[in-house]
Amino acid sequence: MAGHPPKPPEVPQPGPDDPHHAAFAEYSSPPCFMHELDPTFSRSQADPHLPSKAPLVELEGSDWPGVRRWRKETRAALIEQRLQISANERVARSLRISEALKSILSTASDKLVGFYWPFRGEFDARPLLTEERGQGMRLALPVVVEKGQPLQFRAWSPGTRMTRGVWNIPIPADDEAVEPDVLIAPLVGFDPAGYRLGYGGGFYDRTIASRAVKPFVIGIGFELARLPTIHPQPHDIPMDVIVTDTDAWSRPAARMPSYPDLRP
Ligand SMILES: Nc1nc2c(c(=O)[nH]1)N(C=O)[C@@H](CNc1ccc(C(=O)N[C@@H](CCC(=O)O)C(=O)O)cc1)CN2
Ligand SMILES: Nc1ncnc2c1ncn2[C@@H]1O[C@H](COP(=O)(O)OP(=O)(O)OP(=O)(O)O)[C@@H](O)[C@H]1O
Repeated sequence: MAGHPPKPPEVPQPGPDDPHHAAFAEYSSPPCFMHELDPTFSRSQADPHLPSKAPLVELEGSDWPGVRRWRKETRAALIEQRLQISANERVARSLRISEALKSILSTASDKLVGFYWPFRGEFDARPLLTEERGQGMRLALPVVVEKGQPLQFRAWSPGTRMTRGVWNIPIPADDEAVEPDVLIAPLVGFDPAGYRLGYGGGFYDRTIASRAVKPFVIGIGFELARLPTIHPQPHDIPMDVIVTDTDAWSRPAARMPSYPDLRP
């Protein structure tokens, strides 16, 4: 991308030194979470370990300038809280997310799955997805090609040569684009209707909107990212599934492409 020349890559790869990876290895057969998918998202818990996150303001959904300001403050507060999670808590919460995600991905082993290289305290899906790759799943990482445009996805495997993209995030160096069937989207925030708050670039919404066949979208985050509403706007597209460390929710009509409905 213009203004972001590739820097020499010194890219960490997931491996046995990763504490999350080591801990995850203990869970060879995680329990199935699908029976817990809750279309009403009834459990609305505040995180007991952290102070209240979002500025409390009354907002009309149609007040876009107001919503935008609120989103900016809320993003900053939620990212800060996410970064404050202790190392032990992070491992414990990440294991719970991994178990649920593994269960949801159990019918996706023949799919091309777009995920992300974690930064700013995002949940790290690399250990699980690297393991799933061994079962046939193909993986891809997002690249910001240009502001205001959809993300591009590029195939990734543990040996892929990497460079750096916006915010110094590692990206595959080979610029051939692929189109994932399933997208795993990191949540800065989310709400009970399945709407996602991201970093404010609108990249995931644009990416989903631009695709002729809509990918199956799984939002992933810690429970502390839960908000009563993100004040959804016409451009916001709800996730199909949301997974946190204590809950899993699916949009009533959501189904993994070409598979029967997984809900009970
Ligand atoms: N780990 C990870 N990788 C990812 C994403 C992600 O959410 N997580 N992305 C998901 O999209 C893309 C990067 N998203 C980006 C979103 C915004 C800006 C950006 O330049 N933001 C402006 C402020 C935006 C605004 O508030 O208007 C800035 O920081 O100056 C850069 C990258 C691709 N890679
Ligand atoms: N499909 C789209 N077409 C045009 N503009 C869009 C589209 N989707 C989002 N936008 C614009 O992108 C901007 C950022 O949107 P929003 O606050 O929803 O970002 P976000 O979901 O938090 O970011 P990201 O998806 O990058 O993590 C808004 O100005 C919005 O109007």
